Amino acid sequence: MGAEQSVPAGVQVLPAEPVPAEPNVPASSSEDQQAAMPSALVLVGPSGVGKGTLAKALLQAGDHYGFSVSHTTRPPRPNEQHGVHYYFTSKEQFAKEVGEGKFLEYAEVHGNLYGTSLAAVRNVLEGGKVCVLDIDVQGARSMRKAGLKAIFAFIAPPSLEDLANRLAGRGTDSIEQITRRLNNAKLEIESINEKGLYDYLLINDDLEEAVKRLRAIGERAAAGLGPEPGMVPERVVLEDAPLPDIRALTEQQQASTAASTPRPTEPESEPVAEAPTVAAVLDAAAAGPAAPALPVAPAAPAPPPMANGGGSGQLAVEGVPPGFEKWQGRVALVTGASSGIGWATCEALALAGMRVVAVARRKDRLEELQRHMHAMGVPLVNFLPVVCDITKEAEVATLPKIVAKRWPDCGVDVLINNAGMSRNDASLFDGNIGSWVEMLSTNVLGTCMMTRAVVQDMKRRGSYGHIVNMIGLSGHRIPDGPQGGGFYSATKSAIKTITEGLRQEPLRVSGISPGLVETEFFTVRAFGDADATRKATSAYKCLQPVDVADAVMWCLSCPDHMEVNDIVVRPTEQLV
Ligand SMILES: Nc1nc2c(ncn2[C@@H]2O[C@H](COP(=O)(O)OP(=O)(O)O)[C@@H](O)[C@H]2O)c(=O)[nH]1
Ligand SMILES: Nc1ncnc2c1ncn2[C@@H]1O[C@H](COP(=O)(O)OP(=O)(O)O)[C@@H](O)[C@H]1O
Repeated sequence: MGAEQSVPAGVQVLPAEPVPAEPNVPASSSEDQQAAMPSALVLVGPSGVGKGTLAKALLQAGDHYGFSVSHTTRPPRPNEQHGVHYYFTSKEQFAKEVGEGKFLEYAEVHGNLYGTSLAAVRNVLEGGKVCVLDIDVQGARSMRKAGLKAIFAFIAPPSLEDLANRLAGRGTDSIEQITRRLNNAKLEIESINEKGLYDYLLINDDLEEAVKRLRAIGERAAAGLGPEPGMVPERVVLEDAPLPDIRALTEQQQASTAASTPRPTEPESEPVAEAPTVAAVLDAAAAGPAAPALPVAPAAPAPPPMANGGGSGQLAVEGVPPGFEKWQGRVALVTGASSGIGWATCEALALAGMRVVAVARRKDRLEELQRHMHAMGVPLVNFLPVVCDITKEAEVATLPKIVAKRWPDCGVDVLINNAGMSRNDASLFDGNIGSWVEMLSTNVLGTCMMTRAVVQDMKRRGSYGHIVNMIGLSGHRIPDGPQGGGFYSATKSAIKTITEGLRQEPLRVSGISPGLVETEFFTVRAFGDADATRKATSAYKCLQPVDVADAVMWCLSCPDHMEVNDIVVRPTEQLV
C-alpha cells in the first residue's frame, strides 16, 4: 500500500488492495501451535455498511464460524430475535452485569449500550470456531487493548450517499436515527487512520466481491493465522462531502415499498443538512454570527491506556457514581470550563459517560482541556469545546444550536452554571463601578442568560433535565467586606434566590456553596496577580476543584424523588 493518498470529492475512503495470495512461508513449531487455535474476526464499521449482512454470509459459508451475540439496551427491531441477533436487556440489568464483570468490553453507541460478554465469545471459541464479532470502534479499541487474538477488519461504504441509501432502504430506523448514525459514520471512518487498530480495510461496494474477500480473511482466522501486513492504507483522507438529504431518501425508499411496508412515523424535528466532521461542526459554528467555536486539533492517535486500565467500556464502570447511569450519553454544558471547578467538573462528567460542552472564553485553555480529555481516554466525539462569553447575549443564544448541530437529536440535559468572578476593588463604599458591572454581568446576568437559553431549549424538546448553580459560601455570608466582598456576596445571594426560583419549573435544580477552593478565582480577583491564589489558599488545606466536582456528581446522581437544594462545603479549617 502507498503512503498518504488523496481522495476525490464525494468518494469517502480509499479502496484497499485485493488480498494477496497466502505467503508461502513454512511455519515454526510455535506458529503451528498458534495456528491450531482459530482467532476471532472483528467486524467494525458504520451502521448500515453491511456488517450484519457480511457476518451472515460468512456464517452460512461454513460451520467453522460462530457469532458472538452481544447484549444491548436498544429495543429489538421487528425482525430481531432475543439470543440470536442480540440479548436485549434493560439499562439497569446492563449496569448490574457490567458491575459483575460480565463484559469483555462495552460501549455506548448511538445512545444505546452494547456489550460483548465473555460467555458469548467463550461459547464460540470452545466449539473450535472463528468467533465473529460485530462491534463499534470503541469496542474495537478495547478489544485491541485486551489483547484478544483476532483479525480486525474495518468495513467501509463506497460513499456516504450509499450508506444513507442502505440505512434508509433497510427501513429499520427513523430519520432521526439515520441522521445520528450518519453523523457518527464520518468519525467512525476517520478511525481507519488510528495506527494499528485495524488489519484490513474492506470496501463493501459489490456485496458478492466483499463476501469473497471477507471469506479469504476468515480462512486465515480459521487457520489461526495472523493478518497479512500492509492491508490498510497509510492514511485515508476523508473529503468533506455534504450529507445526502435523508428525509428525501427515506421518502423515496418508502414510496418504492409503500405497497408492502407500513410507513414509519416521522419525528417532528428537521434532519440536519449535513454531517460534518468534528472540525467542520466547530468551524461551521465559528462562522456563525456569534459564539466562535474552537477548531479541533487534527485527529490524534488512540489515547493511551488509562490508569485504571480501561478503554471506553471500563471508563464508564470506574467513573460512574451509583445513580448516575441515567445521564450516560446525555449532554452536560459547563460554564467556566477553562480552569478550577469547571475543568474538574467537565472531567468528572465526561469520565462518567456524558457528552460534555465546555464553555469558556480562553481558547488556549479549552484546547488544553481537550488534550487532557483525550489523554484521559475520553472519546473526543463526546467533547465539544466552545469559546463563548456568557455575558454576551447573542453568543449564549447560539449555544443550543451548536449543541444540536453536533449531536442532532440531543440538547443540553444538564447545565452547570459555574462561571463567576470577583474583583478586589469593588467595596460597597468606594468600589469601582466597572468591577460591579463585571461581577453583575458574569455572576448574575450570565447565569440567567445561560439558564434561559437552556430552559427554553428543554421546553422546546419537552425534556427537562437538571441545573446546578455554583452559589458559593458568599451567597450565605459576607466574608471580606473591606475588599468588596459585600458586592460579590450580593451577586451570589442573587444566585441563591435564582436557584430557588428555578425550582418552580419542572426541572431539577441544585446549588453548591463551597468555601475556599484552590482555584484561579483569587488571581482573577487580584487582576491577574498569580501570587494572590497562593496567599489566599496557603493558610490551611483548602478544598480542591475535584471536591466540588464530586458534589456536582452527587447532586446529579440522586434518585428522582430527591432534589439536593444546596450543599455547603468548607475546608475543615475554614472558620468563617
Ligand atoms: N462495542 C460494541 N459495539 C457493538 C456491540 N454489538 C453491536 N455493536 C455496535 O453497535 C452499533 C449499532 O448496532 P445496531 O443497533 O445493531 O445497528 P446496526 O448499526 O444496524 O448494526 C454497530 O456499530 C455495532 O457494530 C458490542 O457488543 N460491543
Ligand atoms: N454491498 C452492498 N450493496 C448494497 N446493499 C448492501 C450491501 N451490503 C449490505 N447491504 C444492505 O445494506 C443494509 C444494511 O446492512 P446491514 O448488514 O444491516 O448493516 P450493519 O449491520 O453494518 O448495520 C441492508 O439492507 C443490506 O441488505
